[in-house]
Amino acid sequence: MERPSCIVEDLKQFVVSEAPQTAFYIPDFISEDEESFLLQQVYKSPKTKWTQLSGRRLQNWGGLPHPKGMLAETLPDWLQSCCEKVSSLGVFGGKTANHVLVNEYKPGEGIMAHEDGPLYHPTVGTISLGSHTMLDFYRPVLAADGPQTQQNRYLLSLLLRPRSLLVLQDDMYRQLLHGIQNRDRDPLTDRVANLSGAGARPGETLSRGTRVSLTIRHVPKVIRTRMVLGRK
Ligand SMILES: O=C(O)CCC(=O)C(=O)O
Ligand SMILES: [Fe+2]
Repeated sequence: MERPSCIVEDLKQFVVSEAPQTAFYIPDFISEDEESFLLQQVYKSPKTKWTQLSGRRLQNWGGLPHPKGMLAETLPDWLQSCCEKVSSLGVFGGKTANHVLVNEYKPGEGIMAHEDGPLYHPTVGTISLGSHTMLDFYRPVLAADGPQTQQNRYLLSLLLRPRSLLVLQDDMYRQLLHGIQNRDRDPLTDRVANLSGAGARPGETLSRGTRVSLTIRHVPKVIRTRMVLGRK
């Protein structure tokens, strides 16, 4: 296997230079065949894997992250390969991702602005399947700045095309919040920082279809030993 540091060198060409540090946007990270395979696997999963939330539904794989440690569950092969493919870029500090959230958004659905928080190694890899979306970034609420609207705090957006990989680290992970508006059409404004990288033009408007995202992360604190049943 190549050394991660070499691969990170290759990643540099994918930096979104118009955004704060650091966003890598890699178009066509997976092929169309891989995309349909992954979508098949997502929809083949047991119904009980889905959790319905307001505005989206999700599958949690790998265990539930917890401050005391995640009781790790073995990932199915199709997600393990995704984790290995993203991790081989060296973005998890040489570790292999062990946690995946699958989110499904119908047109008009989204996710409230949030931070991914301290339970993960501060890197997230997102593979988009089925449709594009627009991921919006916001400055955190600072009490010293007085009352602020979400609109005031809006900084920039990234266009995520199907089959692309987005990697967020550093300030993009630790400082900014991210979210997806409940919209079914996305006008491409000059606030979209990766327009050229995503092969789009300002002024265009894209209609959303159903998008499935794989959010790939590494949870460092894992409880490996299984509890021994019958023993206190
Ligand atoms: O669907 C996405 O790309 C965003 C998902 C997300 O922010 C998360 O799972 O924390
Ligand atoms: Fe998130």
